[in-house]
Amino acid sequence: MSETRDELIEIISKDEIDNKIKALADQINRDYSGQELILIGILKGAFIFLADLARALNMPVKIDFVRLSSYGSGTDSSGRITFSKDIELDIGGKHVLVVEDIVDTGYTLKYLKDVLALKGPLSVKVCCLIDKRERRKVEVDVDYVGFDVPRGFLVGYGLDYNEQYRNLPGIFHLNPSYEPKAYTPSDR
Ligand SMILES: O=P(O)(O)OC[C@H]1O[C@H](OP(=O)(O)OP(=O)(O)O)[C@H](O)[C@@H]1O
Ligand SMILES: Nc1nc2[nH]cnc2c(=O)[nH]1
Repeated sequence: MSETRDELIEIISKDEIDNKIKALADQINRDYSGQELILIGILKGAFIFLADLARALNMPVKIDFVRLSSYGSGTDSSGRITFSKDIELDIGGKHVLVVEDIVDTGYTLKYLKDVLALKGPLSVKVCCLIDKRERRKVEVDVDYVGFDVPRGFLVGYGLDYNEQYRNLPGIFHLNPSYEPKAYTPSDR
């Protein structure tokens, strides 16, 4: 059922996400059967998706994170990636699966794939929950895709607007006419 907040329109429910994660995990379990896998989540947005996906996988898995950001406090990519945390595991000679909440322009993912390639992994594939393929600015392969969403700025299930809404269980369009209220002392 859609949440009724003026600024939010639910487009994908938690149930739909759960079912999609089962389907993605089935595919990944088949593809990596009998092999070890290192999952690399891109913070912050991917923290919830990675937690749910990891628990649906049945091969031996190790988990690490990078922290990349480019959206700051708005709804458009700055195009400048801030890389503030690298992985800590050695991925040399290992199969790696990058876990990303959303691929939009592709700048973030392309940047990470270039960084990881220098570390000598056996393979690098990508699983994203949401693909905004129509908005791509750079070519980048995504191997496992949950949902294709053509447009709109999305929040919930890890995705934020100005650090808000990451904890919503489903995925929502942020109403483009929504203007966040400026803080004034009388709001207290
Ligand atoms: O394909 P792109 O246009 O590069 O956009 C995708 C990235 O944007 C968001 O991260 P953001 O920079 O907002 O940081 P966050 O994960 O901390 O929210 C999202 O989590 C992806 O990592
Ligand atoms: N929260 C959020 N971050 C993004 N990064 C790239 N696209 C999006 C989006 O639609 N929502």
